[in-house]
Amino acid sequence: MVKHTVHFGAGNIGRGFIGALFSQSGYHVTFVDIADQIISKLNEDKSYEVKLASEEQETIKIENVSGLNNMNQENEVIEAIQDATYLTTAIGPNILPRIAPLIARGISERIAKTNEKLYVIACENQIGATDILKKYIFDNLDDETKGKLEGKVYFFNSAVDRIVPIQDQDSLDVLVEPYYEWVVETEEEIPPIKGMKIVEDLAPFIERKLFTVNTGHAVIAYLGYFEGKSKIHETLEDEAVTSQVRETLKETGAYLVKEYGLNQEEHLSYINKNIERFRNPHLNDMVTRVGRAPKRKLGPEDRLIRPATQAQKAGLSFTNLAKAIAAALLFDNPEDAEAVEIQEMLQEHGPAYVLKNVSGLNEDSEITQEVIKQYEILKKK
Ligand SMILES: NC(=O)c1ccc[n+]([C@@H]2O[C@H](COP(=O)([O-])OP(=O)(O)OC[C@H]3O[C@@H](n4cnc5c(N)ncnc54)[C@H](O)[C@@H]3O)[C@@H](O)[C@H]2O)c1
Ligand SMILES: O=P(O)(O)OC[C@@H](O)[C@@H](O)[C@H](O)[C@H](O)CO
Repeated sequence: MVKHTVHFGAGNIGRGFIGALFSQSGYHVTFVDIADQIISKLNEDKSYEVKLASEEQETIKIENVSGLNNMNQENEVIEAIQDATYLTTAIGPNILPRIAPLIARGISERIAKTNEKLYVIACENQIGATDILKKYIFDNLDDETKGKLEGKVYFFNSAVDRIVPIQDQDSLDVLVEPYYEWVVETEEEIPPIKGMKIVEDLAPFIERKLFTVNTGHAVIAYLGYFEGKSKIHETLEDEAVTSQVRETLKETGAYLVKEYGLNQEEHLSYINKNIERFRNPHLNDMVTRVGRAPKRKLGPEDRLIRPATQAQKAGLSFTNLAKAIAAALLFDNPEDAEAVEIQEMLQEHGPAYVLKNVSGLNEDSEITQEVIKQYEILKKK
C-alpha cells in the first residue's frame, strides 16, 4: 500500500528538503501551496530534481509528488489529510495561523472515521513551531474532537537545517547544499523517514542550530546589506565580517556551552564548519533572503535577541550580538514589508521604541543601551 504525506509549502525547504526525504522514503507527497504555477507544474511533471550545490553538482530525481492549491481546493486538501501518515509544514512561522483552520477541518473529518495515527510536524525556523501550530489548530476544533485526539494525532517539534537559496521560478528543480539535519522530538515509535533524527529533548538541538547557523547567517546578511553586498559568500570575502561572525558565534557559543553542557572544542568546530557552509559559492544565496523578515528575526525568542538576553542573564558577553541587532535595525530593504515597517517605526519613534515593541527589551536594559550605541556608530559610517 502506498504511504501518503501532506506537506504545506512547496517552496525551497518543502521541495528541496522535507518533501524530498518523504519521497525518497517511499511516500507519495501531496504538496499544498497557494502558488498556482508550482502546483500546476507538480501535477504536470509529477517529478523534479534536487541539485546539490557542490563541485560535482549531483542530482537526485524526486518522484511520486502532486500538488493542491489550498485557496481553491480545500475539499481535496481535507481528503488528502484522511490518507496521510504525516502532515508537515515549511511555510514560514507567520503563515501557520492561516493554514491551521483547514488542517483542523481535515483532522476533524479524519478523527470521525479512523484511528490511524497522524503525525504533525512544523519544519520552521522557530522554537516550538509545532506547539504554536497545534495551538492554532486547537483554536479551530470543537471540544468533542479535541477530546478524541489522544493516541491518534501527535504533534512533534523539530529543527530543520539545510541552506536552500531562492530558486529559478520557472522550474520545479531545487538547488540545495549537500549538508542537512532534521531533528524531531518524540518518544513515540514512528514510521522511519530517511534523514529524520529522533531525540527525546529538542532544546539543545534547536538552540544550537538557531543560535549558530541562523545567528551567524543573520550577522552576514545584515552587515553585508549594510556594506552594499548582495551575496552571502561574497560578504564573507571581507575578513572583518568573517571575524565579526566568529566573535558573535563565540558569544552564542558561550551561552550554549554553559546551558547545555556542550563540549567547548566540539562547539568551536561546529562554528567553523558552519562558516564554511556559508562560504559555499555554488549556493549564490542572497543577503536579502537571509535577512528577510527582520521583525520576526528581532523577536524576543529569535536568533539575535534570545541569545543576547540569555547571555546577559548568565553574566556573559553580548556586545557582538548587540552589533548584529544594530545592523538588523539598519536593514532598510524596500522590498521587504517587515523591513519597511521597522524603518517607519525607527523614523517615528527611534531605536529604543523598536527594541521595546518588537524585541521586548526595556529602554533601560543594558542590551538596549549597547544596541543604541552600536546603531549610532554604524549610522555614522
Ligand atoms: N530556505 C532555507 O534555507 C531554510 C532552511 C531551514 C528552514 N527554513 C524554514 O522553512 C520555512 C520555509 O522557508 P522557505 O525558504 O522554504 O520559504 P519559501 O518562501 O521558499 O517557501 C514557502 C512556501 O509557502 C507558500 N505559502 C505562503 N503562504 C501560504 C499559504 N497561506 N498557504 C499555502 N502556502 C503558502 C509559498 O507560496 C512558498 O511556496 C521557513 O520557516 C524557513 O525559516 C528555511
Ligand atoms: O529562513 P529564515 O528567514 O528564518 O532564515 C534565513 C536563513 O538563515 C535560513 O533560511 C537558513 O538558510 C536555514 O535556516 C539553514 O538551515
